Amino acid sequence: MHAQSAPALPVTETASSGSDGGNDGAWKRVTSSLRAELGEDVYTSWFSRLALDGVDPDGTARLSVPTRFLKSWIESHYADRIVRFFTAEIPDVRRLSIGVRSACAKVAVRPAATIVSAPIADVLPTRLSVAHDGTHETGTANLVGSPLDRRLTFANFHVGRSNTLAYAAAQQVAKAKPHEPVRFNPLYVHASVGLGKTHLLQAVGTEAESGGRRVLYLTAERFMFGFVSALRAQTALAFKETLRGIDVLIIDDVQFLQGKSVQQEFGHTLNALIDANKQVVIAADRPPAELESLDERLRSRLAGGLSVEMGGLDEELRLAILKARVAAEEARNPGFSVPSEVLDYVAQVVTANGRDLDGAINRLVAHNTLTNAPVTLEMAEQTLRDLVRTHEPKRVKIEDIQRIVARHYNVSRADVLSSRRTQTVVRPRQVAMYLSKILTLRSLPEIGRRFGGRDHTTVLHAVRKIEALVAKDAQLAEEIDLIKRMLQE
Ligand SMILES: Nc1ncnc2c1ncn2[C@@H]1O[C@H](COP(=O)(O)OP(=O)(O)OP(=O)(O)O)[C@@H](O)[C@H]1O
Repeated sequence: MHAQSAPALPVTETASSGSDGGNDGAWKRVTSSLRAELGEDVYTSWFSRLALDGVDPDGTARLSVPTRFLKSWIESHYADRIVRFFTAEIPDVRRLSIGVRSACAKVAVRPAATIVSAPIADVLPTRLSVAHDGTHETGTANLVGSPLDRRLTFANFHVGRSNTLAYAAAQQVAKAKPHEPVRFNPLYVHASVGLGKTHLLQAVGTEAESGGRRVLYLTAERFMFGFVSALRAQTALAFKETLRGIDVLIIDDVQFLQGKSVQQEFGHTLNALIDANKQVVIAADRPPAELESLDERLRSRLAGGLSVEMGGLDEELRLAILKARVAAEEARNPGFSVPSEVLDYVAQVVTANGRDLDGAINRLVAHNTLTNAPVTLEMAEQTLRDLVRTHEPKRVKIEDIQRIVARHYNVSRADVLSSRRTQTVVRPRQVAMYLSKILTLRSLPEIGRRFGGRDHTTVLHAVRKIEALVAKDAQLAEEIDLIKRMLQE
């Protein structure tokens, strides 16, 4: 894919802390505009991991994302729009540069000012074609997996209440012997951004390889742009032969798999491997039932093994992760040390995810090494200000949404749940469905059930409809905003 819509979008590989203090307000408004124009689903799929790294004096806004796939997708589909929103906020911005945050930055904590790129010896490509004794198998040499990072292991994956089950299932799958029957197939792990899915999948890959199994680890990007075309170049027989060469297939971020034919290949691969008793491990940011771009059969195949969710990192878990990161950093940087009250403080206030914890340590290291200032509580408070969540958003219940929306539109809650289709109840019903999608974590099918047993496609239609109306009807947007605030108070 090429960037056609925006001028000069160089490919840059930067390690980023993902924050640009001076333009935070403008960036927030840019992302709100994107969200409003594109809708919550599209926004979450493509932009939730987009970060602003800075705005250069020549008018280049430097953004970053974690994968090349996201980079090329955003460049080719959304660059123009982002520039437009930026220019409305900061008139000097004329172009974008989207960088890929280095995988290495996830674990190796270095000063933020240092450009980090993964050392080749540390990030070994997993070649399906390489057998355990190092010889190359024929017929599969064209299938090259995404890299496995040997540093993301079970040993340094910290276990707490939110991920015990996923960890145990992942271990079981990874430690199985090459010809043992496969128990959980596929193993499907889902969690929101930065909660350790990639870490766990990488650990499965490394462990399974060290147990003598042949592993193919693919990001969704590699699946779409490498694996699928390699498969298409083969005959059906060669395809089967190829799959025979895999013991464990791991696919990360399947929510990004797009397109009918890619899905077909994905479905074939999944079926062929599962039927042949080969292990498949999948990660995504949502449960199988909510992978709206996949067809029904595929979703049910994905849900047919073991699907486990990893929840947020609790404070104990955050502290354990921080301690390990800091210990590694202290070993690397003899002058760097973090007092325990600072660790406790960071664990208490940086609550979002593992990536923010990495970012917090990066900043402390950068501040310490660049200014020689010791790490103190005060310094940490200053440096980490924007990573601190002041308050958790209130959890909103679907019943409350139905009640408040009904009251606002002067209809009854029973009307909202009924099958009546007059405009006076259709609009409040659609608004309530829309708010249920954006303010709760409920899936579309669940929302449908709670609105008088409706189908998930009805909910999706309502969400899209209201999104489209809100984008052009300022009065409705204001009305909905008001209801939202009432619900969140
Ligand atoms: N339980 C954990 N133990 C140790 N490190 C963790 C844990 N959970 C998350 N991390 C760390 O947090 C960072 C983000 O985790 P990771 O990249 O695996 O998240 P992810 O769920 O794959 O996110 P995304 O959805 O954005 O791909 C990594 O540095 C990872 O090592």
